[in-house]
Amino acid sequence: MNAIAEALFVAEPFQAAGDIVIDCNVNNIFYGDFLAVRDSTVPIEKKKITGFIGPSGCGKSTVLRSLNRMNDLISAFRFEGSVMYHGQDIYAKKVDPVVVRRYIGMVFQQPNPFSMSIFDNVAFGLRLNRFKGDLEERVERALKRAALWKEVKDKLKNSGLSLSGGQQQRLCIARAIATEPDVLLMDEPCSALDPIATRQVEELMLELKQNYTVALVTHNMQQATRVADTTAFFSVDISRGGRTGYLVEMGPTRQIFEAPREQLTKEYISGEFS
Ligand SMILES: Nc1ncnc2c1ncn2[C@@H]1O[C@H](COP(=O)(O)OP(=O)(O)OP(=O)(O)O)[C@@H](O)[C@H]1O
Repeated sequence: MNAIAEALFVAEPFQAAGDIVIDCNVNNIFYGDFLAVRDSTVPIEKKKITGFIGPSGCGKSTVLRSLNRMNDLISAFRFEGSVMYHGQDIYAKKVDPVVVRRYIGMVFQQPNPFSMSIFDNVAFGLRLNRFKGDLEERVERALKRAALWKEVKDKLKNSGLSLSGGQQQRLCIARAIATEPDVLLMDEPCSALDPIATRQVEELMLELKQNYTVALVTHNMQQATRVADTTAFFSVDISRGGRTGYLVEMGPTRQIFEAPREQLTKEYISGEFS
């Protein structure tokens, strides 16, 4: 770590090799008076999977949800910094967060299909956006991309809630990609799934990155090594009397796991793996 970074107790900036789709610069993120995350620069590279790892409460979900203004729905939330999406700050006054979420979609921890048919679940966002094209074709394409088509093509009128947990999560992924977003934010998408469904969703993520840019929060270190191209490791700073998350280091996943630069990363990774 260089002297300035060390003095400020912030990570050295990660120099991504490829195109950056979202350039996230957090100065501070507050919930009311509570400083949840500080000083974290997290570039999200095009058509790659960027994994966010770190101990509970280090702000992984907070940073992820800041990337499409999902946290705006929390009144006490305050973001200081910038999130540049293709060069446009999504926190600029004139930007409509609903439009941001049209391009930067989200998949949550718990599969949350709507109480409606499988078809209508996938068509939901398209109808909301007054899509004028061939709805059936788009629903089929989304279900195929979500690796669910073969399992549901003969029961599209059945309720989305009738599917298994793993199928429900793939349905939610189909719903998220039906409107053809550019980026998918995934907040522990496998934590409610069994190992077989988890592997299916992981394989799906690897396929999705051919068309989408993905940012993934995961508690599962092995999952990060299996799917993430780049990994951002966050920790909690208790040195100033609070519990504030910050980025410790970010780099190619292999380097983070096999040759971390920071002692904290080393300790976390070896603790998790040993
Ligand atoms: N809506 C909220 N209101 C107040 N504080 C919050 C809110 N959401 C999160 N926090 C706090 O912000 C900090 C970061 O939380 P966050 O959920 O982002 O961490 P995380 O690293 O994703 O944790 P976990 O791995 O346990 O899900 C925590 O101290 C948490 O208690």
